[in-house]
Amino acid sequence: MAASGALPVVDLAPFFTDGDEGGASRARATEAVRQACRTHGFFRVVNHGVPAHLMARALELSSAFFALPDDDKARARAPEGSEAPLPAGYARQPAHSADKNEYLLVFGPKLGFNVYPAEPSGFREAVEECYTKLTELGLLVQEVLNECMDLPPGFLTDYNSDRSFDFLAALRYFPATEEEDNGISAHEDGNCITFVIQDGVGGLEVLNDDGDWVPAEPVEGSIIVNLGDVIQVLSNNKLKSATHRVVRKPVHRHSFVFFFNIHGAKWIEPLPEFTAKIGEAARYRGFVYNEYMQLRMRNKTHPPARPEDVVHITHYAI
Ligand SMILES: O=C(O)CCC(=O)C(=O)O
Ligand SMILES: [Fe+2]
Repeated sequence: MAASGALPVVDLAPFFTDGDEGGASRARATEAVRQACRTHGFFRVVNHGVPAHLMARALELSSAFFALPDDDKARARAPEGSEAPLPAGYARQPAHSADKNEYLLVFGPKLGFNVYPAEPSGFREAVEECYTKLTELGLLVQEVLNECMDLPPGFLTDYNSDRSFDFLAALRYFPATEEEDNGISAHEDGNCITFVIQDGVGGLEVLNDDGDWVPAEPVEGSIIVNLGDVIQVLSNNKLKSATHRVVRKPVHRHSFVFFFNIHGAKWIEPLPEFTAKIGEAARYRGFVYNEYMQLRMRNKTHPPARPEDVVHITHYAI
């Protein structure tokens, strides 16, 4: 495990080579992920299978899209009555939100939920190619996590076999002002595993155990990975869903955030491997994932006046 910026770096190359020779390097990479998940809950992956030129092109086209006049962007808003788990297409954080960004939400290309802008040309293709590659990466990292968690082979792949709740957000953060610079307030992700592709501006930060904010600096071609609440609950807090935020800079920042998720109907509770089998008490009561997703959505659409009323995974803590 090497360090670049402050985050652990995991080289996934061994997972793309066959044969016994890769075995030892695969074990080393798995160990690096295990360490990173127990401490930071955040790491950087390289040689991850998503081509650098594709990420760069998608970011460039995303920047061209968000630079369009508001009326043009508004044409990519979600249609009424869509069955999508969350509204697909273009949206901007409500004016009363502390988060200052706009975004385009994209679900699996084959699900038929997506709304794309007419311009710039090639945007849809680049986004969908990223989506496909990030899904493959999600499946790979999930297998590595399965190993890190000492679960029976293939457990997570079977448990989380439905890909219809995964989504990709193309985000643009507005430039900071003299008065304030919040892009996304401190939070934990609710899903399983998150992947962040970012431009060179910076601003994503992770809270470490000492209470310091550590920048997840942009390193070209790399992808930032963090775990979400579902993994924290399944592992009964052995793996961490890290607190992070985005601080705005003097210029626009663009990122793609892929939420490798779990189906809304799934029942989530600490697994026996982390409770009964090792004589530990469950730290969460079970819940249907969609209920948690809806509560989190409400945090955004109707931000509570008191910060302590924002729903976190602690809502289900025992
Ligand atoms: O834009 C980023 O770098 C991260 C955004 C984020 O944390 C989120 O959307 O949950
Ligand atoms: Fe996040």
